Amino acid sequence: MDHPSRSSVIIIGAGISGISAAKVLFENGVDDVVILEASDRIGGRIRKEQFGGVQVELGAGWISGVGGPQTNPIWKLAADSGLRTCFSDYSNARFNIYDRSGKIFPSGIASHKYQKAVDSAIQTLKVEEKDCDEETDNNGDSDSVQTETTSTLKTPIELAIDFMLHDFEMAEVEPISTYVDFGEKEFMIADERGYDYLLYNMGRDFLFTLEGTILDTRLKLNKVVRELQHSKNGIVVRTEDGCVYEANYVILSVSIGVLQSDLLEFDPPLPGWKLEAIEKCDVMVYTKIFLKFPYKFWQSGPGKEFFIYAHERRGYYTFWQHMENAYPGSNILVVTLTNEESKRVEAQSDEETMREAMAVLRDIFGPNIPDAIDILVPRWWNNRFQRGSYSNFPIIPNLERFHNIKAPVGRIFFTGEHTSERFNGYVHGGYLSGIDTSKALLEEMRKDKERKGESQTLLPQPETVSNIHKCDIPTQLYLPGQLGIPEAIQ
Ligand SMILES: Cc1cc2nc3c(=O)[nH]c(=O)nc-3n(C[C@H](O)[C@H](O)[C@H](O)COP(=O)(O)OP(=O)(O)OC[C@H]3O[C@@H](n4cnc5c(N)ncnc54)[C@H](O)[C@@H]3O)c2cc1C
Repeated sequence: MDHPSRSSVIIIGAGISGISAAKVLFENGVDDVVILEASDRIGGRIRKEQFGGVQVELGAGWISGVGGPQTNPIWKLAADSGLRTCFSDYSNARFNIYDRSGKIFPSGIASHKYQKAVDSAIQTLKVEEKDCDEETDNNGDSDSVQTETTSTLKTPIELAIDFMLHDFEMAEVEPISTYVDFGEKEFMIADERGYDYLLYNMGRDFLFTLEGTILDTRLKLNKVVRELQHSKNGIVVRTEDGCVYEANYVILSVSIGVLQSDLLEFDPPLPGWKLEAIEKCDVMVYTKIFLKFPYKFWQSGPGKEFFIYAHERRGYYTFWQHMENAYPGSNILVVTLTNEESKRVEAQSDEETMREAMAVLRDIFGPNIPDAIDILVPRWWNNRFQRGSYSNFPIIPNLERFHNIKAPVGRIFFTGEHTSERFNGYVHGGYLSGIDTSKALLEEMRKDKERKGESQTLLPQPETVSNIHKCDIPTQLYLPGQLGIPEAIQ
C-alpha cells in the first residue's frame, strides 16, 4: 500500500479510543491516516492473557452499565460480535465478609454496617454538592472538598465495606453517569477471543484484514512516540526507533498517566492551562491478581462469586472473586488491589505476592488449602505506556479543568477515556471519546478547507521540518486469540 509521506491524521495509540477515532475518520472519507501504537498489539487497557488454561482479562473485564434507559454502546458491540458475557452480582458480596479467623460476619451485622456506610456516603456526597455549589459561586476550587476519610473508619469490616463502596464504585452511592444512563448491571467478558475482539471487529471495517489478521500498514505497532513538534502548519512525530511521521493533525489517545509522565515531549511545550489540567487529574491504579489452584476449595454456589476479607489495613487483599461462573473448572481466584496496595505489590516479586495472598486465603479457609500453582500480577502502574489504570475525577468534577484536559492544542486533538466528561474511566468512555474527538476534528478540517478555499490543498507544506524520511515499516500482525501473549511492556 502506498502512503503519502504526509498524512491527514496521525492517531497515537491503538486502544479503544484510537480505534473508534480511526473508524469515524475512515467512514468520513479520511483514509490517509496512520496509527502509531507503542506496544505490539492493539487494545491498550483492554488486554487478555492466557493463564491457567483460559483467557483472563488483565485490564477491563466488565461491560459496566447495562439494563438501563439507554443501551451501552459496548454492550451493543459485544452483542454484535457474539461475545460471551457473564452477569456479575456484586450485591451478595456483603454477605460473604470473612474476618481474620475465617468466620463470616452474620448477615444482620453485615447488612447493618453496609447500610450505615451507604447512608454516610450519600450524606457526605450531599455535603460535597452543597460545598461545591458554594465554592463555584465564589469561583473557588472544588478540590478543597474532602470525601470521607478512612481515618473515621475503624474496624476491619467498616474498612472492607468502604473499599467495596468506593474503590468498586458501587452504583448505590454515587450518581455515576454510567449507571444512571446505561443501568446498574455489570457483565464480565467470558470469551476466549477476549474483550479486545471488539476492537478487532471494529478495525476490520476499515483496515485491511486477512484470515483474522490485520495486515494494514497504516497500523504501525511497536512505534513509541517520543516527540511531537507542532506548528500552525502541521505536526512532525518522532518515534523512539528514529522514525519520523508528518501529518496535518494528530489525535493523541495516550492515557492521562502517560501525559503526566515524561514519555512524550512537545515542541513547543503544552501551554500552562493544559499542563495544569493534566497534572491535577487523579489516576487510579487497579490491579487484578490471578491465582491458579490445583483444585477448588471455595464455595461456588449461588451468591458466592465474590467474597471479602476484612483486615485492619484498608484494601489489603480485600476483594476476591472466583472464576467458576465464567470458566467452570478453571480453579482460578482473582483478588483486586487498588492504588497504594497496587503500587506496593507491583514493586515486589510475584513470589512475595503469592505468599501474602496465600496467608490471607489460609486465614479465610484454614491451613490445609493447597498452594497456588501459578500467579499473574499485571503492572499497570509501572507500564510506561499506561502509568495507571484509569482517570479518577471527583464525583463533582471541576468542569473547567475537565474542559481543558479535552481541549485541542493547535493541531493536536486529545482523546481517551480521561476526556469523556460523562464516562471517564470506562471502556465506553474511551469508545465514545474517540468518536467525539474525530467529529470535532472533521469539523475543524471542514472549516480549515473553507478558509483556504476548495481549490487549494488542505495545508501548505511545512516550513518547520526538513529531511523527513518515510519509515518503511514491516507488515504488522494482529491475530486475535492466536498471537500468544506479548512480553510485559516496560
Ligand atoms: C485493570 C483495569 C481494569 C479495568 N476495568 C474496567 C472494566 O471492567 N470496565 C470498563 O468499562 N473499563 C475498565 N477499565 C478501564 C478501560 O480499560 C479504559 O477506560 C479504556 O480501555 C481506555 O481506553 P483508551 O483508548 O482511552 O486508552 P488505552 O487503552 O490506554 O489506549 C492508549 C494506547 O496508547 C498507547 N500508547 C501509550 N503511549 C504511547 C506512545 N508514546 N506512543 C504510541 N502509543 C502509545 C498505549 O499502548 C495504548 O494502546 C479498566 C482498566 C484497567 C487498567
